Amino acid sequence: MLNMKLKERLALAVSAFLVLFTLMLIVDLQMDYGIAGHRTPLHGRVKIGDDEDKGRSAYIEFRKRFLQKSNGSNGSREYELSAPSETSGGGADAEPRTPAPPADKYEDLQEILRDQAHGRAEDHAVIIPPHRDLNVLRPENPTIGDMEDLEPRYLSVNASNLEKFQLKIAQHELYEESETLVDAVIKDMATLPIIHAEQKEGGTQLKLIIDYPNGIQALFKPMRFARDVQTLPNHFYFSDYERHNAEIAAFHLDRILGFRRAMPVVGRVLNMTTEIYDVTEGDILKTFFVSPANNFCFHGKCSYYCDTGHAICGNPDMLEGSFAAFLPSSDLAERKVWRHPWRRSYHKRRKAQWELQSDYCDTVRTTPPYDSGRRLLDLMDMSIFDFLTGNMDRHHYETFKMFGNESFTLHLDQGRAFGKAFHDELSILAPLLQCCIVRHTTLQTLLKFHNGIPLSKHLRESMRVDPVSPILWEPHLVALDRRVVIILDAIRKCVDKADNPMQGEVNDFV
Ligand SMILES: Nc1ncnc2c1ncn2[C@@H]1O[C@H](COP(=O)(O)OP(=O)(O)OP(=O)(O)O)[C@@H](O)[C@H]1O
Ligand SMILES: [Mn+2]
Repeated sequence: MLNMKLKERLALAVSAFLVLFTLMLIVDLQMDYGIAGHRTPLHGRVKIGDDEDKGRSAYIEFRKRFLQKSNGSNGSREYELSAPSETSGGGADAEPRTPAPPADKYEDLQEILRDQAHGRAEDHAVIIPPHRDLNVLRPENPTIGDMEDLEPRYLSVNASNLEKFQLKIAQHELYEESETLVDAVIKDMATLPIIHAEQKEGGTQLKLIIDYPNGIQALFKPMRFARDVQTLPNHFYFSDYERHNAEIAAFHLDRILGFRRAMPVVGRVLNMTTEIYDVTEGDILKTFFVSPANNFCFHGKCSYYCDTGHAICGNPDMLEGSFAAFLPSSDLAERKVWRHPWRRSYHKRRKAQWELQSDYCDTVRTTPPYDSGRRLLDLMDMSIFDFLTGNMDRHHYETFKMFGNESFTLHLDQGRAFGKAFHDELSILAPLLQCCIVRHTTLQTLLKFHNGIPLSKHLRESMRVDPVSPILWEPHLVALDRRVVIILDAIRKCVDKADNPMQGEVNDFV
């Protein structure tokens, strides 16, 4: 009798544990840090723990198989080039290279696009046609101004360009393709007098909130390195410094790719005395000093990199930085913060779930809000965007609450992009490789650059107008064209696999 009870209890305990474990997984996926109002700073910190990863190194496995297959179909193309040195010569203005015309025009993918454009193909497992894509259909596309009934104010002559821009942010994009306010906002941030500077709370690295007249604000990230300084080889993604020029370049790239999910960013050189020291107050003032090289420096107060050893120094008191147009205040448009399903572990030994579970995408795509609408496709775009820039730091993403789940994902925080010009980090493409789905429009854009004027050329041209141009070291631009080909290869493999399911896996992580 007692025996039976014990067994029953054991069975009960095991089932309860299983139910709890499953719940934990689902909650983990949906976890919304925005509601709680406080976020755990996930990165910049190396946790000390010794739960050694027992799983197989899924990423290495994937990489090996992916590369093997790719090499087969692409002859001599190399995926990883060795960096000549940590900071190679040449500098930011090294000679632009024009890539050779592509040997492979991806006719197979082009044909699918043509069929879809002519309504000949109903549905496709991999390439989502425009008539199934809410970002194209946009049955409704209200702006923040519409939602908040602020139209009259927005039309008022007193409103700043940024205020007008913010009220025109729509459900499906930050700004329209032809929006002239983008240039106006950029010009304001680059030229208006700075009347106040204050350190932004939170985050791991120093940022300032810059005030201009008329209520205009920008988020300032300071320059730390020359353009050709790359991520240190022994540094993890989470201990990498932020690069102000990555923020500028990423904004231009996001716009060129037609996403329009990144706020406008511009470069500017500040006088640290008159444009920071004289217009700030409080504790930050105590962190200013003159370095042994006679440069004016400060380090501010923050959780990880705010000490004398990580100070930001002028030359001798002129400091370059990026200025990102400020998002609407939470009073006007509250944002929701989502944990990225493919976030990394932010731990030097631990792996994330997606690196260990071969059918991870099946879990994601059946969990709201990824099970319907545009969200999963937005994450695919983000994975492509981040792979192009080499940004491994996508731990969270944000959306505007008022638009609900059927709204675009903001491309915020690209400070850790453009760190390695000679290395293509395939794991950033994991969402695309594991889910094997992509927007028709995104594929079309990539093919346009691959077969026409290269992406590097568009980006170089677009960034030329920035006050602190050149923005990117040439090898980073060269990397973009190389990475477009890798993405196209990945999509082709997905299509081939969908056509011939017996052919083997594209993304055997485990
Ligand atoms: N343009 C912007 N305007 C207003 N707020 C912004 C803007 N860009 C980012 N933020 C907010 O500031 C927070 C920190 O910015 P960001 O992520 O770029 O800096 P970070 O130092 O990398 O921070 P973290 O360490 O949290 O990643 C973001 O999570 C976002 O909510
Ligand atoms: Mn960050």
